[in-house]
Amino acid sequence: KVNIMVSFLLSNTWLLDHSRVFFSVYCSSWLLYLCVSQCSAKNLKNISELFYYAQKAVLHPTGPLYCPEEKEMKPSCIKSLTRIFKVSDLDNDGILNDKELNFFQRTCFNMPLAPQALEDVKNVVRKNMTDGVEDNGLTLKGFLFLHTFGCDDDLELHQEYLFPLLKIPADCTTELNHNAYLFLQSVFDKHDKDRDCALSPEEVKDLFKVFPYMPWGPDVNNTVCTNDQGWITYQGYLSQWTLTTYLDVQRCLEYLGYLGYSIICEQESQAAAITVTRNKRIDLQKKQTQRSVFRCNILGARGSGKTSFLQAFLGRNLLRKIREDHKSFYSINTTYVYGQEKYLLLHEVMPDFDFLSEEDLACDVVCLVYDVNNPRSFEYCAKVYKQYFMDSKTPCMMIASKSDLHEARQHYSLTPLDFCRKNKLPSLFK
Ligand SMILES: Nc1nc2c(ncn2[C@@H]2O[C@H](COP(=O)(O)OP(=O)(O)OP(=O)(O)O)[C@@H](O)[C@H]2O)c(=O)[nH]1
Repeated sequence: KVNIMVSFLLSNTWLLDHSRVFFSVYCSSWLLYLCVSQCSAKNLKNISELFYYAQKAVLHPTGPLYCPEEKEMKPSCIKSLTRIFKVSDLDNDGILNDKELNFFQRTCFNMPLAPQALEDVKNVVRKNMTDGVEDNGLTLKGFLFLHTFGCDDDLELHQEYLFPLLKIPADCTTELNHNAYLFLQSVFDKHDKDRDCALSPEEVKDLFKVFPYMPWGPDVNNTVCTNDQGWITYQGYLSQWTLTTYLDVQRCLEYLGYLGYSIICEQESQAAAITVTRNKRIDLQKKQTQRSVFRCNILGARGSGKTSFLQAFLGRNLLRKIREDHKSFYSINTTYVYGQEKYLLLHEVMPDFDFLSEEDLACDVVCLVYDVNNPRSFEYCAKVYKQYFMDSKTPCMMIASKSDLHEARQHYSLTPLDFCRKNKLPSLFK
């Protein structure tokens, strides 16, 4: 009905002025409004604009982003934008230079900005704040002043984005491919600020700032190689990623999502980072494999030396004590097979004989560890072998640990050596 109102107002200029005042007072006391527009169905005044604003209000609500009472962005919005800023800041210097800003622009809006447009954007920020532009690039403050990326209305990353569909058939394993390792290498370089090829606790914290939670606990330092200070080395860092990909590929996809893998590497999804290996049975038939990660489960009676064995694989001796709550049941490191680098993952299985799960038994090779100094320890290995592995195709080897100590006679009908001979196991490893 605005056509009636307009003609009425036009005949009374005083009222016209005051109606504007009334409108603005009315609107500012009602905070949910997004915009105010006059329209008329009779005169077709502002009809398309009305539909445009209505659609915009539904599809791109500002509610999750902006608090109109405080006239500032909501904390969740700031957190998301900070994450985006850190992912886009490829050299991690705290400033988005023209290249990084253009990358962000291309990723979000599918087109780069012309050099002049880049300058204009920075000038807008310069005009509005003093510390929004530094070294001719956007600071986080300047970036926050500007905008938003890949979030739903709750400002959480989409589940479809974090967990893209990836089918893993039975008897197949998951590994990172070459491009994913290159990406992870660049993430490492970005955060290894002092270039010592290891991540200090601060550097680890900085690396995971784009995550909603800290994904690595203190056990990781006992899972992979560290330097003299106990900091995770480059090798250790890649090993930990390899382990996560092998044991829990969904987690790996999620983590890569937080790091912005698919965006930075311009891939359809994080699934592009994963190689699903050929069925293990086919590998065994053909006696060939393309795999680069192999799993070895370590079984043995309590106190037989399993943890020490896992730690020795990371180059550590018994002097290094591990806090019980920092203990890891995995260790992973690289090893060479016919001149090719492979990852070997060792998994310590809990010695409760009656509770061996399928996961405890499924692996590429089994190590049965007994303590030469403990006369009761071989019996456990013999029992486990006979019950679970005698008829399986999984290769087994017997390890005599603590060979620096006196060798006690084992309480078992056969000596360990005779047991190996009888069952055609490789000769004892000491
Ligand atoms: N002398 C000697 N002691 C060892 C050796 N390996 C392990 N030990 C000691 O044996 C004890 C048990 O070793 P762990 O590695 O904890 O054995 P474990 O099988 O993991 O023990 P649980 O986790 O309790 O089943 C520790 O006190 C180690 O220091 C070795 O090669 N020589």
